[in-house]
Amino acid sequence: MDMEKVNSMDFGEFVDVFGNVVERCPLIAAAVWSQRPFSNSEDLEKHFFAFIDALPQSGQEGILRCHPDLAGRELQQGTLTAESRREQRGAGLMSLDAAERLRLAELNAQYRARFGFPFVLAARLSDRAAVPGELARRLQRPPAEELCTALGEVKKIGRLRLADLLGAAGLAGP
Ligand SMILES: NC(=O)NC1=NC(=O)NC1=O
Repeated sequence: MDMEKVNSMDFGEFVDVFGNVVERCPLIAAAVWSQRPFSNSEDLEKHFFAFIDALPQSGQEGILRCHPDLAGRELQQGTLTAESRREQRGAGLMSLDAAERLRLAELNAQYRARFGFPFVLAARLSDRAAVPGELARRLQRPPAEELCTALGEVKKIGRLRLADLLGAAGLAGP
């Protein structure tokens, strides 16, 4: 992994490239930049995750609240970030019928009412058939456990986005 280029980025470049590794949380990339140089992609990823883990619960819940619902209003309105649009489209969430969309909207509303943050799932590791069942299952979980599970999904999304960025931007080594 050609981390030399990553380690040579100034603050602005780094946040431009990595600012949406965690959905709509460029602050995390801004903080991680100061941890350079990174020895490899795993080291870079570790610093993103360590920042999330070190946050107080209010901050961790804040990260979750920055995520657009799956197949929600933002998808309908076309205001998703490029990454999120790709992920949701890849999971087939752009081709739901009205009944599927309504079902997800109801489950998302129940989930948000119970936990105070949106249901977050790494859409690239799931698909339209699995999402409602997974949402219904996690809806029953204890709040403390569900916070950990949701943050785990944020990390899965971040890991996949980092892999895209390091691979696509010609930063991938042999
Ligand atoms: N609420 C969510 O889970 N949102 C998302 N998951 C993804 O993988 N991309 C999203 O936008």
